Amino acid sequence: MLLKDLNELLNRHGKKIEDYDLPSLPPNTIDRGAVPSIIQEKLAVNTPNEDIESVAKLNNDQMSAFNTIMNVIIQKHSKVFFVDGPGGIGKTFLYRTLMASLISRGEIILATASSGIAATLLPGGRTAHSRFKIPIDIQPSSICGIQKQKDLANLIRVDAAIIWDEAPMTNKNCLEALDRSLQDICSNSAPFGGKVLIMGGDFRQVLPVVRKEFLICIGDDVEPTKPDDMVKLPLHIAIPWECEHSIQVLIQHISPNLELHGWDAPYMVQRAILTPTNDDVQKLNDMIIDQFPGEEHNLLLFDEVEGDNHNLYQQEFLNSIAQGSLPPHILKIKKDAPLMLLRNLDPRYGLCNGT
Ligand SMILES: Nc1ncnc2c1ncn2[C@@H]1O[C@H](COP(=O)(O)OP(=O)(O)OP(=O)(O)O)[C@@H](O)[C@H]1O
Repeated sequence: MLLKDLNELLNRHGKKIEDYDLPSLPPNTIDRGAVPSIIQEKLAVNTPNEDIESVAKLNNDQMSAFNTIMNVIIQKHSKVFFVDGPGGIGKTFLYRTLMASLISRGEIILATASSGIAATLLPGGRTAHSRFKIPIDIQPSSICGIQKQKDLANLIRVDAAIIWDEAPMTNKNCLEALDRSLQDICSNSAPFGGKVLIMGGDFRQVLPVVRKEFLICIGDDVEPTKPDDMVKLPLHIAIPWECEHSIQVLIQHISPNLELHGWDAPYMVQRAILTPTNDDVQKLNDMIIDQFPGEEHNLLLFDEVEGDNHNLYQQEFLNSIAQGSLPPHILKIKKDAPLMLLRNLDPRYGLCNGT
């Protein structure tokens, strides 16, 4: 039973129990003639009724894109599309409608996005990195870690189309790695192995930290700037730095009466403080979690240096390293306090990097 559960968990990540040094599954639990679970999983993607009905709601631009893409897929042609448009124009709405129409025809669509958050907006969505096993340390000549004979390659061969949202956010080497890999898997030298690829995103999108007009003014050199090229923020979007206490003023401004809102999800999801350095993140997290109501639990990280037989790296030193890709030595959490995942733990259940 445990092995079966473990196998299912590994299957979700495109792996099998046979890939590891583990006892084999009892013969009666393996159906060798069965459709691979990775394909079964895709065939079982649920499409919400509202997506099936949204064809009737598409506006003119969406309808034109929908018809063009559907025609290519139905006629089994190959093409690469780019759905361009500013944030909120309805790109995700279009992908979901396309997916619903194709899934209801029994087709398989691989829905991916550059970020975990965007991937969770598409039924069965995964990050492109996780779906196509794109190397993290990407190089100009990299290829994806998909083996031609494995189930994932079969899934790619049988799918009707691939969606990649937020494509402009990704390094071009990732797209080129996918291009090379699809050509190899599909034994077809057309772009992306002759698959229908629907990329989308917005090259103009900037983080909604300041109003766009302000950024445009900076670009046009209209706003007053300091001589050393520093941008001067207008007072109405800044909290002046006076002393360390200004950090408390900032926290109080962003999350007023935090101690009264620990249970209040709508209050929590509307607030965030962005900061460029990990040290500041750590400092702010400590201050905010102290104010958060409830009992504090400390989760400790244990570090060791491989091959350090002479104990050259003392535990106190390792604990003091706050490297960006590692959690802090002490992670303070409280019940109901928001946590953000930094790894894709289980994308099928929405547990993605950034959620
Ligand atoms: N034709 C439509 N009819 C009704 N609602 C729509 C339509 N198109 C888009 N919407 C709604 O508009 C909102 C924004 O659309 P959507 O999320 O698809 O935009 P987007 O272009 O993907 O934005 P972003 O780039 O920020 O992800 C959503 O709530 C969506 O349901």
